[in-house]
Amino acid sequence: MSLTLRPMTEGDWSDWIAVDEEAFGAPIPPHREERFKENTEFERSLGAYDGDLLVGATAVFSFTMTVPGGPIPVGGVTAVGVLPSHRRRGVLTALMTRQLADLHERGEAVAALYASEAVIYGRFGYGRAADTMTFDIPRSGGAFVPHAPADPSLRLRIVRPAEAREVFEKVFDAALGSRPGLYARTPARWDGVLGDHEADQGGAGPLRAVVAEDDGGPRGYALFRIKADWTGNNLPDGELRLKEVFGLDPAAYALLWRHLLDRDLVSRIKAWNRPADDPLIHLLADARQLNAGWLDDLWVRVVDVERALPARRYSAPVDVVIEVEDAVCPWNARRWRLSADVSGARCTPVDDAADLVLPVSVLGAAYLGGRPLAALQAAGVVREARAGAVRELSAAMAWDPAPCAGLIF
Ligand SMILES: CC(=O)SCCNC(=O)CCNC(=O)[C@H](O)C(C)(C)COP(=O)(O)OP(=O)(O)OC[C@H]1O[C@@H](n2cnc3c(N)ncnc32)[C@H](O)[C@@H]1OP(=O)(O)O
Repeated sequence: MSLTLRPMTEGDWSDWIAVDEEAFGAPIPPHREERFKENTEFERSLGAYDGDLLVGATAVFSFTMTVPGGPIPVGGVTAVGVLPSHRRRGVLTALMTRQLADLHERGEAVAALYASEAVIYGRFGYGRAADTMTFDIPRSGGAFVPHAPADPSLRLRIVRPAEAREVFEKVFDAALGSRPGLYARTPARWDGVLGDHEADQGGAGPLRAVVAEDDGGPRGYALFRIKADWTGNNLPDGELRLKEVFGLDPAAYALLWRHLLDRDLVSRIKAWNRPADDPLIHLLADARQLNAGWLDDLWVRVVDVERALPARRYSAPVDVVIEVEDAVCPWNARRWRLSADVSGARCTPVDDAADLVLPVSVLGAAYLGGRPLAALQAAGVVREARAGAVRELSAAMAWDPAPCAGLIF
């Protein structure tokens, strides 16, 4: 097989969809296909052709994503698929290698993705940068700690999601800079968040929304669905499925969760994509009731070490020489001196002796501030050449709050 790689055009759309449907083994409902097309930047897509046949594809969304210290441009890698007839013959490897070179040439220092399977992307230098929790809370377990915040000026308002979009946008935009991993939403992306076709509902009825506000305006919102049900004994057995909740302050956040945990006729509250440090963990009187599960959220690839490391802020001063191993992006594979304090950072190529040695995937894992390098050292993935260097870099790269994109792209 001899492969040719090129960006796809609108004319390739039906072939692209056919490859993705075959690769994922599932039809893409027409309204999702339309949304995907609206979000697609064709010039940032990449198709792999065996002769005239499209056998693999991927694309990049141009995101503005929050990293420690503020927003930066990030390439959001998506829609990776290889025809089952052509799998395990290097098609993905060719696509990833070319895509990373394109990102580098474009000057985008960082890429991020959601992985369908966690084993796929480490070999291409992506590191598991953010974790996400799933919660499955019985309504009976929703009691709060006695000192949970309450603000009498706050009130709740039930709204129709389609009519309150501006409210959600206002709250989301105010929350955007607060958590690494969150990315700015275009109108087309909001269409997706608020999409309410039957296929979006998953059998759980229409999207519902509640806003927390005071006389000054909105301070938070929650989007969710309720799958109403009854037991054989005619007892209420509904399930509330949370899509997202944002509170701009602790009292608004607590009030929204009080509402979610206390809807009549609901016996369980299920939430996905929650950050690993979700304040709910500390609001519940009995956090065992979360029945929490732990998954990978964003995978991050440092495409260009020299640009990426100074693009974020650091929690503590650090001055270390890092030897980066990177077989896929050879421009990164060398020693770099990172000198940073809380006001800014510099990263310069050096020939000095290394203080620590790590694969580029580790830099990606630590980039958003949620993966302690010290833990990766304990796992044997980071090698320390100067005593204390890992602890210094680990403390500098750590960031609060924990990263989480929360919305799969
Ligand atoms: C960001 C996103 O879009 S996530 C979505 C990813 N896509 C999917 O999950 C759709 C279904 N799967 C597929 O389309 C394909 O199997 C892909 C894209 C995952 C892999 O494509 P391939 O062309 O088969 O990958 P390629 O042949 O380049 O494999 C490279 C290496 O990765 C390994 N690999 C690739 N996919 C997997 C996997 N799912 N599980 C385990 N190993 C894998 C291969 O074994 C190979 O290892 P080797 O170098 O030791 O031989």
